[in-house]
Amino acid sequence: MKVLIFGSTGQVATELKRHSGVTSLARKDADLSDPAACAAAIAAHPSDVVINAAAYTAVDKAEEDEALAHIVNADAPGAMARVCAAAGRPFLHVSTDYVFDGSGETPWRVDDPIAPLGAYGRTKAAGEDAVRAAGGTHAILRTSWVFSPHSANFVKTMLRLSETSDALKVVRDQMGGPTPAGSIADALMVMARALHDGQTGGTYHFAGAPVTSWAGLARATFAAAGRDVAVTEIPTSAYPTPAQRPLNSRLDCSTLEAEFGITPPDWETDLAQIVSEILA
Ligand SMILES: NC(=O)C1=CN([C@@H]2O[C@H](COP(=O)(O)OP(=O)(O)OC[C@H]3O[C@@H](n4cnc5c(N)ncnc54)[C@H](OP(=O)(O)O)[C@@H]3O)[C@@H](O)[C@H]2O)C=CC1
Ligand SMILES: Cc1cn([C@H]2C[C@H](O)[C@@H](COP(=O)(O)OP(=O)(O)O[C@H]3O[C@@H](C)C(=O)[C@@H](O)[C@H]3O)O2)c(=O)[nH]c1=O
Ligand SMILES: [Mg+2]
Repeated sequence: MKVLIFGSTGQVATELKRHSGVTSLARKDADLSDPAACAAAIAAHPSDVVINAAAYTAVDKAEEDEALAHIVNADAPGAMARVCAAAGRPFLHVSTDYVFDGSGETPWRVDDPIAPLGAYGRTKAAGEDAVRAAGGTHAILRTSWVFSPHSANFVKTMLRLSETSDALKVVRDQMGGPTPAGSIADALMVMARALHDGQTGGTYHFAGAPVTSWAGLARATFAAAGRDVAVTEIPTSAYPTPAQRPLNSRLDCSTLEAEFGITPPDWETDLAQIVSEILA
């Protein structure tokens, strides 16, 4: 199975590149701010399956840059999905917990109504719609709180801040599942194979367990790093950001398990290895 992926430097793309049969397109090969170039790149690179692992992921910056974020996160995936639909190639796309409004405490099910709170979430929601509207075989995998040794993520931010501070304030009331990028790549490859073999796709959730808060993830990170950092747990109201984030990011991952046999990864297992790679 030949797999073409958009993204090369990102967290998920870096992990996808470890799998055999994967060809990656970096920004210089296909810039998502040019959707037609992305469509052309699919035509120019024969493959069995296409996975989009590139996105505009700067959540706060997107608030003042929504036009570009929309092209990258919605128009480009839409163009990719239409080429794939016409060519009969399955298309897999990654989306986010930030499409939900974060109300309640119940894990979000795949068919629950979405209502993004910020620009990033709005553009990702529009991307989901564009992929579905293309009408081809597809899978949309919503995940959350991705971490890995590569690119930018909260675990790396915490380790960087702890170089210069031994006391940090971190929000306690946003709840979700931290997800290792390597587990997402593994899930996508299983799904790609299944869709290639004729299985029906749709929209799915995939997040690490157990649920925690950002403060909980910060504490676990410092424990794994052996760093003595005092984490003060604060409410979201005490940490104002340009983009509002959902309080409830819990994702119900049951349909992914039922249809593909893929179970939520235990993020605590991978954290120690990832932290030591970051520190090395
Ligand atoms: N990070 C997270 O916590 C979460 C991510 N997701 C989703 O998972 C997917 C993968 O995210 P993740 O691996 O964390 O991404 P990263 O933030 O690690 O990397 C983003 C990737 O997208 C590429 N990219 C951004 N803009 C463009 C562009 N205009 N043209 C070409 N490439 C571009 C970047 O390339 P370059 O290096 O050139 O900038 C980089 O490879 C995305 O769809 C994201 O929305 C979902 C939930 C949580
Ligand atoms: C750095 C820092 C952040 N925070 C808060 C801010 C915010 O509410 C929360 C998370 O911070 P970040 O900005 O690192 O995380 P953020 O960029 O919002 O992470 C999101 O990225 C996108 C791409 C996704 O799709 C989401 O699933 C999610 O992973 O932690 C603190 O409380 N203390 C701190 O010292
Ligand atoms: Mg961020």
